[in-house]
Amino acid sequence: MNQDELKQAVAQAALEQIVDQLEEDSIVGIGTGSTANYFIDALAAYKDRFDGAVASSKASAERLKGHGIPVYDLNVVSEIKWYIDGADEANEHLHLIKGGGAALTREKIVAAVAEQFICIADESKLVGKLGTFPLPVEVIPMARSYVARELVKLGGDPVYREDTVTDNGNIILDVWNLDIGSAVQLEEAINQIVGVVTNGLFARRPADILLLGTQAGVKTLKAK
Ligand SMILES: O=C(CO)[C@H](O)[C@H](O)COP(=O)(O)O
Repeated sequence: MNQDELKQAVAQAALEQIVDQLEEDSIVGIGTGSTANYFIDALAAYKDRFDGAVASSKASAERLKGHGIPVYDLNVVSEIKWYIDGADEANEHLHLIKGGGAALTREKIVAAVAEQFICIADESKLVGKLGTFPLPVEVIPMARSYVARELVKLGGDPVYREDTVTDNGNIILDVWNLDIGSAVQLEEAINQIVGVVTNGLFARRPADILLLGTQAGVKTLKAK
C-alpha cells in the first residue's frame, strides 16, 4: 500500500471505532489535513446518523459542508465525544507534533474539548523521538521577530513560513533542531513566550488512541 492508501485505511478504522456509538445528537470533532479528509469522506456515508461536526479549520468545514454535514461553532456545542485528526509526528507516549497544515491552534482547542482524541496516521509518522519534523508555532504577526529570538534561546532555529496566514489571521514559525526531551515542559515553555498563540506540541493533551496504518494492517496504540 502507498501512503495515501495507508491514510485511507486508518480513516476507515477510525470510522469503525465510532460508527456504532453515533447518536442523533452526536457532534464529531474533525481535524485538518489529508488523513482527516479521508475520514470526512468516509463519515459522510453516515451523515443521517448524527447531528453534525465541529471543524478545526475552514478547509475542513468546507469539506464537511460539501458532503451535507452540518458544521457547528464550538461555542454552541457543550460536548464532543471524539476528535479525529492526523499528526506530523507521534511517539510511544502519543505525544504529537501537529500544525503542518497551520491549523494547530484550532486543533488543540477542539482536542481539549473532546472526550477522546483518536489520532490517525500512516506508519511514517511514528518516531522514536519527536523533533525531526519542525515544530510549528502560531504567532501574533507583530511579535514575529521577538518570538523568533526567544525560540533561538530555547535552542531552536525558527523559520518564517512565508505565504501562510492561519485561519486566526496569524503567522507560523517552523522551529527546526529543537531537542525535545520533556515534551510537556517544552510545550509549556514555548507557550509562555509573549506573542505565541500556541505551539504544535500535543503533550499536555496527547492523543488517547493512535491508529497507525502499516503494511501489516492498522495497529492500535495506547500511550505508554
Ligand atoms: O496538524 C495537521 C494540520 O495542521 C495535520 O494533522 C498534519 O499536518 C498531518 O497531515 P496529513 O494527514 O496530511 O499527513
